[in-house]
Amino acid sequence: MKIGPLNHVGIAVPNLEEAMENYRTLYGATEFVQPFVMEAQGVRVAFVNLPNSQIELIEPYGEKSPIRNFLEKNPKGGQHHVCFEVDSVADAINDAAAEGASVIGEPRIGAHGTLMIFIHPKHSNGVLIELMEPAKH
Ligand SMILES: CC[C@@H](C(=O)O)C(=O)SCCNC(=O)CCNC(=O)[C@H](O)C(C)(C)COP(=O)(O)OP(=O)(O)OC[C@H]1O[C@@H](n2cnc3c(N)ncnc32)[C@H](O)[C@@H]1OP(=O)(O)O
Ligand SMILES: [Co+2]
Repeated sequence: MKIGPLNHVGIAVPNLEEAMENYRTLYGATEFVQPFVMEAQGVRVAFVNLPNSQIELIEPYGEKSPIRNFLEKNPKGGQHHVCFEVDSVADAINDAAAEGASVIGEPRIGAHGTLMIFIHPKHSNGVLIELMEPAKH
């Protein structure tokens, strides 16, 4: 596998609006993608747009949200995952398997409308890795 650009850093937060306000007032962020629900992913999402990347703010949505345990352990929120672009998620899954790394579940359509998959943090020094195909402009 060969990872490409860093697409986003995922931050789990208890409240999206408060987190966005923090990025606006403390860090001077001016460009945001307003909150929207991704029911199949069990999250509400907003983005802080940066010149070279994005901060993905995620809030639990629904009882089975995959970030609910994380937020119970980190009630004020915390860095949750990093996402790199790959040319092909299908190829990345095969390449990861060849290296003995399992992916979590099946590929899904992510917040950018393209395929993505997660690799468990146990395979990457305790960091949850998301791999996504880049959005086509
Ligand atoms: C917005 C859509 C999409 C996009 O397009 O960008 C997204 O990013 S969605 C983001 C949310 N979705 C996901 O994270 C899906 C994949 N994640 C999962 O399936 C789960 O979060 C998990 C990684 C399998 C963990 O599940 P959980 O129920 O929390 O398991 P445990 O509580 O038992 O934890 C096991 C183990 O793993 C450690 N852990 C959990 N989460 C993280 C994390 N984000 N980063 C690092 N480590 C994590 C946890 O502390 C446990 O460790 P040990 O105690 O040492 O066993
Ligand atoms: Co993400």
